[in-house]
Amino acid sequence: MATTSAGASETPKSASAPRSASSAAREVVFSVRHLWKVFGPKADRIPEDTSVAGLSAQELREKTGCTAAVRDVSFDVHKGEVFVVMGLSGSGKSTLVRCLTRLIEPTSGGLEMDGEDVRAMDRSSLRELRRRRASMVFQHFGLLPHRTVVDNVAYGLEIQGVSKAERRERATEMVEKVGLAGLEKRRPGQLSGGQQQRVGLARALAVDPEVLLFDEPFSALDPLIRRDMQEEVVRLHREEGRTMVFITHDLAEALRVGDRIALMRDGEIVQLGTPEEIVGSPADDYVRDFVRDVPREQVLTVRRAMRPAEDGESDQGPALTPDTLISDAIEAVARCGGAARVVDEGRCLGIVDHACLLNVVARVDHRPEEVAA
Ligand SMILES: Nc1ncnc2c1ncn2[C@@H]1O[C@H](COP(=O)(O)OP(=O)(O)OP(=O)(O)O)[C@@H](O)[C@H]1O
Repeated sequence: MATTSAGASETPKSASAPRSASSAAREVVFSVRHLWKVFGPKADRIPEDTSVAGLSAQELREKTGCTAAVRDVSFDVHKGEVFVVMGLSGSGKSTLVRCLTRLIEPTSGGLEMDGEDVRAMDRSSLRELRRRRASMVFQHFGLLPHRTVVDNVAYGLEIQGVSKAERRERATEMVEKVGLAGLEKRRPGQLSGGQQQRVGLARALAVDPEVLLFDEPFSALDPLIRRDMQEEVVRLHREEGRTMVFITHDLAEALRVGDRIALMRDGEIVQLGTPEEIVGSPADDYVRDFVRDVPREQVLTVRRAMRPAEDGESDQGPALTPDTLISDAIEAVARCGGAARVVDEGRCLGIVDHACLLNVVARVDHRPEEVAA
């Protein structure tokens, strides 16, 4: 199980399993322990200096002239999950994700990829890591303007020394995969912003990396195209199960694409959990405020709403799986006019009726453990 930084809270795992990373497949890709990145004079002294540990970002800046962009952060990224790093501007998202491949050099802490010590890697291993194992998709796509779509996609393979025929074949396949078939011969200037972002995505996918790192990839896109691209990421993820680390400052985007979300504030992770955990059990007032406007019925599941079955209820009414969204359960209950059962592998876990579904929407929470038995 992932850990969080000191003082951060990880909500209990009772609400729901991450959408795609099954509990059986908990292989760790990135393991981050007590990671710090401090900018400023004598930065390396800051992590060990206990006199600054409790200071706020502003106090630290005033006292030392340093900014702790990442502050004692610990977590694991599991194989096959979409791990979202979310937070307001300046909270440390980009610095943290750049530290993963040492595009930014961490100040202190432990960092492993597939059990290998990333901080101990020499230049050539690092180059290999960035080219083949963890590809970054940036907000500014960095496409080469004079090259065609297919040649842009093939670029990463060219750097790797893949033969021309093979890179054409793989690039064409990726162009199709991201929905750009027919546009292979265009140049980036002849594409819309969304299409250009798809080229960037295809280019990152072409090298078949173990992990895709997205740095606010869609923030320059208009809302409809942005939504399209989010769906594209979710689709690609479902089809391929590729591990993704996705930075965003947009909560709706984080909830849409994330299996787990690390919510950052002033360089620290204040909460790490599934969308349901973050929305349903905010760790503190900051997180509560952050998620206040989220339509709960579209994120929370019947696990959070159900009550124990009373006599005769456990074999009547429509059956819902435990990860059914409250919004879908409302429809099911409205249609049948009575209560619905929450059933997992033939066992009735509890009952949802009008009252308990309304309680969740109206934020009158009762604790899921009340029905755990
Ligand atoms: N090279 C640098 N030198 C000094 N301070 C820096 C440097 N890079 C980042 N910072 C500071 O570190 C903090 C975290 O920055 P970072 O870019 O990681 O935040 P972010 O959450 O990605 O923000 P945004 O959403 O605006 O991109 C900020 O206070 C920023 O000013």
